[in-house]
Amino acid sequence: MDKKKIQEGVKLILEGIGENPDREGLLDTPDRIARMYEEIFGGLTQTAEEPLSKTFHVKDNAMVLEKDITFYSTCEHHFMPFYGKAHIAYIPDGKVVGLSKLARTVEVYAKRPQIQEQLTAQIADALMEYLKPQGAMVMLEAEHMCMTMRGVKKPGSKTVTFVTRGVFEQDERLQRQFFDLVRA
Ligand SMILES: Nc1nc2c(ncn2[C@@H]2O[C@H](COP(=O)(O)OP(=O)(O)OP(=O)(O)O)[C@@H](O)[C@H]2O)c(=O)[nH]1
Ligand SMILES: [Zn+2]
Repeated sequence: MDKKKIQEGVKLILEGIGENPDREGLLDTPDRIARMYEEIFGGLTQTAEEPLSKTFHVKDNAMVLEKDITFYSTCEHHFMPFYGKAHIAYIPDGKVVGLSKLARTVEVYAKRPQIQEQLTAQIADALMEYLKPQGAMVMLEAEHMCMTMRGVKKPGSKTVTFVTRGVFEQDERLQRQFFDLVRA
């Protein structure tokens, strides 16, 4: 990541809003934001291949569901946070991953400029590509600060997105099971 470019950009924004980038409180702000962007956009240089490649063999291909995974992402339209819970399920095909790796997968794709629909799909696609289960289903519930703090100002509104892959695509019973478990 080009930290110098970010610093220059932030300085320009400060000037643009009529602030004095040289006053004491703002002097280190361009550098702070550059360091923060390295963290919150760190997923741009990663994929979930590494967390999803350490697998364990299983005989029983029963559904695995990890729910209420807290995530924070950044809306690519306004560069404001959107955050909430991710729920991930998959039907193994002879192998599973450590549970933390599902949360790590969410982290990789949340740490990019995103829209919620794309984040949801990228998590499911990463599971299908790297873990190769029989199917996967991912649901995200999030609050978008671009809709609460500014614009239409609707605090409390939630955006729900979900995608199905593999055996989840056509199987309504499996989908219902997923929703029931998430709501339980
Ligand atoms: N589909 C989708 N839309 C999003 C997401 N995050 C923010 N948005 C929306 O992106 C849209 C951008 O709309 P624009 O009309 O280009 O921008 P704007 O004038 O700032 O829009 P307002 O928010 O309505 O004031 C808004 O409707 C946002 O609510 C997201 O994750 N998915
Ligand atoms: Zn937005």
